[in-house]
Amino acid sequence: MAYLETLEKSLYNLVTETSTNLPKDVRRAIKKAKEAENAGTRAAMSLDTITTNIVMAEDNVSPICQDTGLPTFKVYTPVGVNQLEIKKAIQTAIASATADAKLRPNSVDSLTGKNSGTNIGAGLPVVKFEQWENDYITVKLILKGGGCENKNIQYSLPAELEGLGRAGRDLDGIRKCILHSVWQAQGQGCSAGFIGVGIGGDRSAGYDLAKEQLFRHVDDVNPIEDLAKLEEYIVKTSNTFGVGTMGFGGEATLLGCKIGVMDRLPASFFVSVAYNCWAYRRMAIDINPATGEIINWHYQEGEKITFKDEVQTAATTDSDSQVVALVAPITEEKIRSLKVGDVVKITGRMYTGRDAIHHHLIGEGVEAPVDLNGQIIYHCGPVMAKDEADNWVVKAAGPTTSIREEPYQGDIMKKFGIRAVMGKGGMGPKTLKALQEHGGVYLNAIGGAAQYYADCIKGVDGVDLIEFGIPEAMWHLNVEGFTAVVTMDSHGNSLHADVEKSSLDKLAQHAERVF
Ligand SMILES: O=C(O)C[C@H](O)C(=O)O
Ligand code: SF4
Repeated sequence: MAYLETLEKSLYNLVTETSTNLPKDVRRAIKKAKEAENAGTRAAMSLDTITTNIVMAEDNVSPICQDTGLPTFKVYTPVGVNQLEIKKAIQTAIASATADAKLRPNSVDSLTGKNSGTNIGAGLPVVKFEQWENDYITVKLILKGGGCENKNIQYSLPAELEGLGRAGRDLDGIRKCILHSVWQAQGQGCSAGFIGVGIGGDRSAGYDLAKEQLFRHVDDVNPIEDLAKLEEYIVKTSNTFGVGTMGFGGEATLLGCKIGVMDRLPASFFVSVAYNCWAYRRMAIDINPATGEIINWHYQEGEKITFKDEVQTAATTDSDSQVVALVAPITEEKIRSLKVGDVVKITGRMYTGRDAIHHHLIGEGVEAPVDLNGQIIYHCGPVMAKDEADNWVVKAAGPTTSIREEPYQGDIMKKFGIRAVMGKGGMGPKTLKALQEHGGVYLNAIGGAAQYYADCIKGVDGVDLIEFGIPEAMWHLNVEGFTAVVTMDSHGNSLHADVEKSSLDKLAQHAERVF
């Protein structure tokens, strides 16, 4: 095979592997989190779902999470290698992997909202080059999803931080910023997560440095002693916050912390934090520059946890919680009988609806394309493909972060009579009030468990507003045994508000100087 063709194939394999098979070091970190969790808790159940999902993604060679992120490549080339050719090969590989449903079409025109359908668009995929003295090419790829990207945060020191007070321009101020960054993410970035931190630089170089840290191995040790100590301290301390998997409470909140440092301007002191969900998809390959072949895969050290022989903990809940079968249309009376902690198993119809749908439905005089009375809306942007008979099939379909719909959700539930909304990360006071007034619940599904949920979807009965693009369209799904937890009910209770408050109390215990 010619060089270019082989190169494209190698890059296609890199993309597929990154999207579908979680690296060994990440698997080990998840295994550790699982071991730390008490059997029977919501956190343990969530981790069971997550590990089942990891197995399914690898077996099906399908995306671990439906949000296959913003593909970001870092390429190192020997002097003399044609970088333009590599960039083109990356674009071809990305487009083919998208056509094969290994990636969700994620490239959206920021002004018109039009999805290119190929993951190729203005500035996308992101490809950064560097030259080096080695005689081979290295290509690193990270697929970082939008929900965790939204939880990135940048601090400008000195700063006043909720729970921790003043953070000054020193190592202890940096410590406070990083602890705060973990707390503010709550479950919305699909905790338990990993963070990359960049100290110094300007705003953009600081974030670049933070993201660069995400390519480090989970189990490496920082060569700078102060930072090695800080990394260890951050993981240990964050895991006392009780945010837990998906923000359900629990022992595992943070699985890894990697910190890099660069110089700064005298006037600027930035601490930039890149938050990555548990679905920490990054991989790298070395390529022979003469043939285009893969000569080495990175992140191969140590044991591979397959999660295949894991014993599932029974789906037990608190003693006063119930497991309830839900079939839409749902009555107000039924919805009001549900309370926080209950587990629901949905069978029958549900409709997807996320950012574009909510923005559309809130419009003056806009009618819903279907009767939503008593129905369930699922905040989800699936990966879809067509089978031989030209029917849509769901390839990956986990929940998206619900808080983005906070300005709309309550009004839309009331306007159309919706009884349940499902997503992840929880919603705010406006929605909670509407759930109380109108009679509704918020259901939390496990973020990133896209294969697990795709398996519960037995058919696609239709689609509306497909012009919004695949992730944003309203898909009519026929589901069976689709499981989620009631985390906000019609009686004014919100597990998310409770966990945010209790974790803030825990955070505040670390206001004293440590470094
Ligand atoms: O866009 C998505 O499907 C999910 C997103 O990554 C999120 O975490 O909200
Ligand atoms: S849904 Fe969760 S697991 Fe998937 S990309 Fe978003 S933050 Fe990550």
